[in-house]
Amino acid sequence: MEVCYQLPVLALDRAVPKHVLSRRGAISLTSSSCLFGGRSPRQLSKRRGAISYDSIDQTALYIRMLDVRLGNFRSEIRGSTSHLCVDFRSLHSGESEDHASNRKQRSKLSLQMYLQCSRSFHGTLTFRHLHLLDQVYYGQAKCMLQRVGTWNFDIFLFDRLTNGESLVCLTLELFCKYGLIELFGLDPLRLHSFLVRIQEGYRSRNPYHNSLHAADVTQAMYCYLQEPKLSESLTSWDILLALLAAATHDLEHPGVNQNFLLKNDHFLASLYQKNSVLENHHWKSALSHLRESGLLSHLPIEDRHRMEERLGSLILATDISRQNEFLSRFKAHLDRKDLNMSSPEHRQFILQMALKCADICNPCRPNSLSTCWSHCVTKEFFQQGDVERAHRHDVSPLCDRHSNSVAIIQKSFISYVVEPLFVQWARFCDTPLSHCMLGYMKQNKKYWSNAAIMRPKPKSLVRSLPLRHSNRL
Ligand SMILES: Nc1ncnc2c1ncn2[C@@H]1O[C@@H]2COP(=O)(O)O[C@H]2[C@H]1O
Repeated sequence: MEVCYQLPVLALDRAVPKHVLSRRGAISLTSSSCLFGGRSPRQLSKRRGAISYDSIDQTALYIRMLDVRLGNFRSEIRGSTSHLCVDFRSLHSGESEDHASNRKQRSKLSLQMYLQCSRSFHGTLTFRHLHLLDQVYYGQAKCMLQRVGTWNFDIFLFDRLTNGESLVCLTLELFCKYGLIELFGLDPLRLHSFLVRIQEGYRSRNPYHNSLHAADVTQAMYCYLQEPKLSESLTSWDILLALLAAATHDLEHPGVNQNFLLKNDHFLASLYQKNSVLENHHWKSALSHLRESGLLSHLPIEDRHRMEERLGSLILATDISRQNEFLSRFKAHLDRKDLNMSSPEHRQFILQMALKCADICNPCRPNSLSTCWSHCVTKEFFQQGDVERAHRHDVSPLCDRHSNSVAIIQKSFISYVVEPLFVQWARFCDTPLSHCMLGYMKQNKKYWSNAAIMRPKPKSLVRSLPLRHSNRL
C-alpha cells in the first residue's frame, strides 16, 4: 500500500503508512523504511525486544517510540526540525514573544549553572559537580519547596529558579515527601531519568501546554491530596498514580486542539478513532516512557497493568468535552451522599475529579498567577487560529484573535466550565482551600468582566462566540 497520509494543508515531514492506521489488527511496516531513518523496521522491533503489533495499544506505543527513536522528537522540541507528522513550526513564528522559549533567557541563572543543568539532563552530572551549582538559585528553589503545598505557590518563579526544570524538581520533591521511592522500591536514577523524559516530552514552544503547565497541575494535585477527605483514605498506590497522572496528563501535546487534528486528518485522529484523541496520545506516551525507563519494571506484572489502566482512566478524564458527564455523576453522588472513600472505585472517581480540577484550576489561583495562564492559553488558541486562517480553513471557536479577547474568553470559561466544577468540589471537600479557590475564582471573574467592559467586544464576536465554552467542539 502507498505510503501516503497527506495532510491537506500542513507540511508533512514523514508519512505514516495508511495501513498502520486503518487496520486495527495488523500493522505492516515494510513499505515505510522512510520512517526508520534507514534502519529496517525489523531491526528496530528487534532492538525494542518483543513488541507485538496486534492491538491498537501497541500501535500507539510504537508510534511514540518511533518518534523518540528517530531523534526527531527532541530536535523538534529544541526547535531545529519538525514533528513526526504535522509541521507545527508555523504555529510558532512569533518566536521572540514565545513565553516558553523566553523562560530560559529570562532565567537569572549563571551560564555555569545552565551548563550543569543540561549535563544533569543527559545523565552526566556527578555528585561532585553538584557542589559547583549556583547555590543562590538552587537555594531559593529549595526554599520555595518548603511551601510546595500552599495555594499561592508561584510556579513561574520556581521554574525560573530551577532553569526550566520545575516539573522534574517538583515531582521528585513530592515523591520524596511521600516516601514513594522507599515504599515502591524505586530506583532513584530511573525515577530521575523518567522525569527528565517526561519534562522533555512536553513541547517547550507551546505557550500553554508545556512542562510548566504540567508542573502547575502536579502542584495543584499535591494540594488536593492534602485535603482531609483524600489524605485520610488514599493508599500509596493512589498517591503514586495521582502524581504520575498529573505530571504526564498533557504529555506531547502538539499545541493545537482535537478539532484541529480531526479537520486535518491527522494520523492520531485515525489511530484513536476520533475519540479523546489528545488524551489517548498523552496516556500512551506516558506508558511508553514508563516502560522504556523501567521505573516500575520490578513490580509484579498485574500491578503494572492495573497501574497503567488506572493512569489511562485518570488522563482520559481530563477530556474537557466529557465535563458534563463527570459533573453530573459527581453531583449525583453528592446529592445522595453515597461516596465511600474505602471503595477503590470511588477513590478512583475522586482522583479523576481531582485531576480535572487541577487541570483547569488556573482561574482559581491568585490574580497575578491566573492572568499569566490566561494569556498563555489564549496565545496558544490564537496561534492555532492564525494557522487555520492562513490555510483558509474555518477558524476554530475561541481561536480567532480578530473576534475574541482574553477577557471574553476568560469570562466565558470561568462561568461555564470552571465555576460549576469548583462549586461541586467545594461541596465535596468543604475546606478552607476549596473555599479559597472559589474566592480567587470570583475575583478573577470580576477582573475579566471589568476588563471586557473597558475593552469593548469586537463586533464579530457577537456572532462567533459559542453558547457553551469549548475549544474542542
Ligand atoms: N484559563 C483558561 N481559559 C480558557 N480555556 C482554558 C483555560 N485553562 C484551560 N483551558 C482549556 O481547558 C482545557 C482543559 O483540557 P486541555 O488541557 O486539553 O485544554 C485546556 C484549554 O483548552
